[in-house]
Amino acid sequence: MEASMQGETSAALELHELQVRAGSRTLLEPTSTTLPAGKITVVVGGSGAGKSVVLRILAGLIPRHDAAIQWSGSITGSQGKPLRRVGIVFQQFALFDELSPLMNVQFAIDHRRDRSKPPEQSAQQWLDELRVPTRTPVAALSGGQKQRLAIARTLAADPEVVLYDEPTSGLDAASGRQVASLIRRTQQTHGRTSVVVTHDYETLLPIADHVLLLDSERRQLVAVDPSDWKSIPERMQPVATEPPTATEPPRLQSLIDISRRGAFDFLDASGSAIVAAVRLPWDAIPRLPRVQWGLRFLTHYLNLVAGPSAWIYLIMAGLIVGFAGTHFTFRYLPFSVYTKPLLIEDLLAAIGFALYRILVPVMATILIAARCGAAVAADVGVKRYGSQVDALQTLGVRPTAYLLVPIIAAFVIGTPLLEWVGFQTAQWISMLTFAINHPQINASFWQVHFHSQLHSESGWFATGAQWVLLKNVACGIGIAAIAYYRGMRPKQSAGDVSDSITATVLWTTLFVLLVHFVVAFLEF
Ligand SMILES: Nc1ncnc2c1ncn2[C@@H]1O[C@H](COP(=O)(O)OP(=O)(O)OP(=O)(O)O)[C@@H](O)[C@H]1O
Repeated sequence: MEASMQGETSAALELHELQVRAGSRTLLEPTSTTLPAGKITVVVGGSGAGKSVVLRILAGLIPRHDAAIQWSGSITGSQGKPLRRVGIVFQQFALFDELSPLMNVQFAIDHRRDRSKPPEQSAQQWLDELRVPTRTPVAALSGGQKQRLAIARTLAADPEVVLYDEPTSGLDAASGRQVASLIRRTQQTHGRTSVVVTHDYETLLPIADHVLLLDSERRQLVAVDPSDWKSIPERMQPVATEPPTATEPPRLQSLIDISRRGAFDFLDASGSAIVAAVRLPWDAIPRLPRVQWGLRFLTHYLNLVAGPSAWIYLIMAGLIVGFAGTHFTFRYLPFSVYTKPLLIEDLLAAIGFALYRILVPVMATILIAARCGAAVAADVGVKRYGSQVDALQTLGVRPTAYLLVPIIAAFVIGTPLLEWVGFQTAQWISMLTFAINHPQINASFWQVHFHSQLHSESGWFATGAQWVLLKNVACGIGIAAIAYYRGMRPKQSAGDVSDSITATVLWTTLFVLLVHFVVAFLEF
């Protein structure tokens, strides 16, 4: 009975001639081994032996021809059958901070391996079983509660295999033992094949059914018989770090080296921008696994792009440009006593045209590029650095579905909306400025002449409103794509996240200026 349940819910993990290299170093020579179904396998190894890399390969997070890590061979389920779902409990938990604990688990249930079958239990039952508070925000949970939530989320997605990445790291001995017995208990209750990758053998060997040692000398995964477990400490030698080759002390770098590196950085940035531009139409096809989750992510990004604080930016900017454009045009009109009666109608038309077609669109899109581009690059960068993007992938979701597509949609909706707010403010302050400076003239005079040229026909492409919309949408899509791809680049540190924000601000503002420059040639 137990065997048949395990046969349905879990699978063995079979490695066939798995070979792994990181740069010039071989971490694993071709190795074949089996991690038995429905059991706990503990994988131990010295620091730097390659445990985390192997774990990420098993989770399907490293493509075969990754730039930094290359691997060959194959990974299958029992008897060579393909694995459908490998779950992972990340060392840093990788929870979705913007969702409640209940929603984190519901997300996993809604994206479980086989949606034609009813879920094993409800989100509330998972949280009750693992003793996680339901309504406390994720950020306010304790470390232990976050880990239990991460386990609940992983199991709720119904994986055949569950990987645990250093589950006791940073814990004292007593808390480590509690985590070990939690892993044992959930494994017994749900019968999943479990793989625990750790250097904390003392705490985790007691729950192991099977032990593999990542032997850094032989570069093999070696099964260790229970009678030999006591020899594990001597066999877990830390790997000596290689001497640094990439970075030399700055004083040794010649000016030529620095400029060459700058040129490479520039080419790298522009090269990846071109790759991103080519991939964009494919990545942006809205293939949402669950529409309601797509809408939820859209709401999150709409709030980030066009929330109340963005309105304040655009209102302030509209006030400045609307006031300055109107007040100083009349103030510095030469011989105004004579010229103003002749020119006033045309001047109002010119002010309206300039604000509507050029000044507000340029100013609004630059502000949106800087503020909203940075906000989205930060959001995606943190998700990348905190492994939330990896978590999406192991839950069977392409990150483009719930990140790129909602981000583009948020910018396509948000950019024209914000620009409209900026223009409404600019025209209101223009009318007020004109009325205060010309109390003798009826307000409808400003109304008629300010709007007289806004929607004039211009050449082959429709009216002014459509040109404005075209610029807004083109800028919005470009800002969205740059912020997303910059945020998604691999991140090794918090510094990489901040670099991606800076690069996003630089590239999005440049892109926006380019769009206005190119469209101006067609428009006028
Ligand atoms: N993205 C990467 N690019 C290049 N080399 C990498 C990358 N990730 C890991 N490595 C290299 O692979 C080797 C193994 O790293 P890994 O993090 O898997 O070790 P580990 O066994 O998990 O060690 P620890 O227990 O100390 O975390 C290291 O030499 C590391 O420098």
